[in-house]
Amino acid sequence: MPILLGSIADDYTGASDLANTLTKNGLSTAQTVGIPDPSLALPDVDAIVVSLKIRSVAAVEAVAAATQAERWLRERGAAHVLYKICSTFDSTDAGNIGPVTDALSKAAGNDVVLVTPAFPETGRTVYLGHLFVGGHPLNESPLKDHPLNPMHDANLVRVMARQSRGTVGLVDLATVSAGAGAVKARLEALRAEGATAAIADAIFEHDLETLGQVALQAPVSTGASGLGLGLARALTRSGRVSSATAAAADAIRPVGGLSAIVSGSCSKATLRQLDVAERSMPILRLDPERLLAGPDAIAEAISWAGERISASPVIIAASSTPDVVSRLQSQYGREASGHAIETATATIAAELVARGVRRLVVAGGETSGATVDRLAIPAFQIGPEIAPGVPVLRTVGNRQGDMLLALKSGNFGGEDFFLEALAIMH
Ligand SMILES: Nc1ncnc2c1ncn2[C@@H]1O[C@H](COP(=O)(O)OP(=O)(O)O)[C@@H](O)[C@H]1O
Ligand SMILES: O=C(O)[C@@H](O)C(=O)COP(=O)(O)O
Repeated sequence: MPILLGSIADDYTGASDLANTLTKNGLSTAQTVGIPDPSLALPDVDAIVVSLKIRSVAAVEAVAAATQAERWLRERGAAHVLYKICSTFDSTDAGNIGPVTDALSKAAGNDVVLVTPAFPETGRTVYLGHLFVGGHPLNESPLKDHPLNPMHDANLVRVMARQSRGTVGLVDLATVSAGAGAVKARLEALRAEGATAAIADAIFEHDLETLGQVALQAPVSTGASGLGLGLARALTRSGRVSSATAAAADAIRPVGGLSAIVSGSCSKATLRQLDVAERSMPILRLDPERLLAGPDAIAEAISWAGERISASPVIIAASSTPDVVSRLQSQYGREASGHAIETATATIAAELVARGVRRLVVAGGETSGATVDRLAIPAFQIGPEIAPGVPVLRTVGNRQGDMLLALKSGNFGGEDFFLEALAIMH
């Protein structure tokens, strides 16, 4: 059966967030890790989210991977492809949101692409092109200290223009509130002016329903889970959704084994969640300097976990506060330190799986990408939601046997997130 909606996610936590939103809004959804091998038996679904790890790589590399995924999704029948970006617009002036959006638009005939990272359920709203995170302008939110993509400008028209080949327009809230016809007319006007992309305001889910309805008529859109909600609701309303929504209960069948949490996220939310979880389970806080110095710290972490894990779930965290992160980065460089720590946390996670862990929570988008790649998991079935934006995932076609994972975006989840996740993964 051809799919109704395809999506390319720029990281793995983002992919699971979107897959969760699509499932909750009526589309049966599978999440693949890259383009799966043709031998992988994927379930018959309405939507496929291809997870890529392209948020923080060179733009040329991101464009090549995304255009390949787009072709694969079109071959599976996707008339619309959503490029799933972070609801906090994580990117640098060099990309990758602009270059990938441009490339997907070019592949689909050069339409003006509707772009919005709004995701009201998690406090991300866009007004007059400015992104607010929990009520704070993006550049005053904790995202100003992100280890890889510090965000210093809340004006997304400007941010997107710096990354794009053409001009970028705005579809303001008054236009969105006036309905789908008004949004279409505004996009037509921007097209006539030569714009290649348009940031759309959205504050409430109703705004995203309007935007989803309009976006669905074009081949490509760019956005976060909120736009996914709009697209999914437009598809279900159109009566084109034929398959039943995948049962979350099926995805959460017990897998047994041991459980562990690995964190490389340095976000404010994750740091708080680690402090809370520390009250009820053993935690090893890795020394980032030693991780960069050589393999000893990794071996020690594995042995520390080995001594405790049969008695209790354990947490291993590289996560540090912004001052520690910036000290390390000034010594070793931003990308080099981020990449080395991702490699270390992925190695530790893989060793824990080799020692019997089958329920694994990973905090951090890049960290999750490195870990899932190291485990070579080909795809996921979507289970119930632990917190907005974070579902339980069940592996599909995993060589270690079935596992349950939660890939937590750094910024998501309440302070009890880790305990809540472990409580529903059996
Ligand atoms: N102590 C640390 N110092 C510097 N960088 C770190 C530290 N701990 C983790 N990192 C890196 O910070 C980045 C965090 O990004 P990510 O995993 O995407 O988390 P989030 O979801 O919070 O954005 C990763 O590249 C990770 O390796
Ligand atoms: O849209 C979002 O905020 C998330 O789905 C997302 O992309 C998270 O990225 P990380 O914070 O890097 O995990």
